[in-house]
Amino acid sequence: MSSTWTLPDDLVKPEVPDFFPAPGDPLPQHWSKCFGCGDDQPAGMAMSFTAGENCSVTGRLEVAKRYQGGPGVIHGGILSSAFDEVQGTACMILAVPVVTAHLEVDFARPIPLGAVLEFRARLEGTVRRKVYTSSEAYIVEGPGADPNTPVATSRGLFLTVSSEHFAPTAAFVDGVPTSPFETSAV
Ligand SMILES: CCCCC/C=C\C/C=C\C/C=C\C/C=C\CCCC(=O)SCCNC(=O)CCNC(=O)[C@H](O)C(C)(C)COP(=O)(O)OP(=O)(O)OC[C@H]1O[C@@H](n2cnc3c(N)ncnc32)[C@H](O)[C@@H]1OP(=O)(O)O
Repeated sequence: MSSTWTLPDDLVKPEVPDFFPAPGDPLPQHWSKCFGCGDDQPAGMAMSFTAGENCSVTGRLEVAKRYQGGPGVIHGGILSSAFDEVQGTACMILAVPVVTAHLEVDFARPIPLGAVLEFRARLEGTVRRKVYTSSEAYIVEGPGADPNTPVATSRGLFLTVSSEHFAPTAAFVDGVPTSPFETSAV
């Protein structure tokens, strides 16, 4: 992997709040129309997530034929979206809205259509409003399955925002936004 990403020295690891699901339990989608996780988004990726230990989450994506980029392989933008989604979901532990400020991806191996990807992601820590995350993707079922060799990795910087952040785009919302854990304003 070729990233030059470095974590700051003054990272703060958040406490896991009481409302957060126990390790092994499913995490809720953050909003039903989300392209990444929503169950009311037919064009979306319908990712699912499980809580882990120490601010980690696991995500699952089935690589459908419609996600094709190069012949027979996943589109890099779809893979990047999946990383964005799982690393954003790791930020749920903060119980405030976040948006992606920076996302980088290293594509290590071709990922065939029909593969099932497992994303092992974590919230590394926070500095003020900045939330540092990282993730690795593994093929765990289907063609190329090898649960020990990462096929791609990602690092992401998210920023916590207030609910007012979404006010300018409220008129374009397609549906009624839900609140995961009833803790978030969006
Ligand atoms: C799709 C929305 C999802 C919302 C979900 C909300 C709630 C649900 C609860 C939890 C989440 C659960 C699941 C989420 C799952 C998936 C998430 C997908 C998220 C997305 O897909 S979301 C779409 C793409 N995303 C955007 O649409 C953002 C557009 N953008 C902006 O809205 C602004 O750009 C913003 C707000 C990012 C910053 O603006 P700002 O004015 O608030 O902050 P400011 O500039 O002052 O920076 C403060 C400190 O961050 C540093 N900093 C800033 N940007 C940086 C960068 N790029 N690189 C390195 N450092 C950076 C500065 O250097 C400074 O650092 P320092 O503190 O050290 O001074």
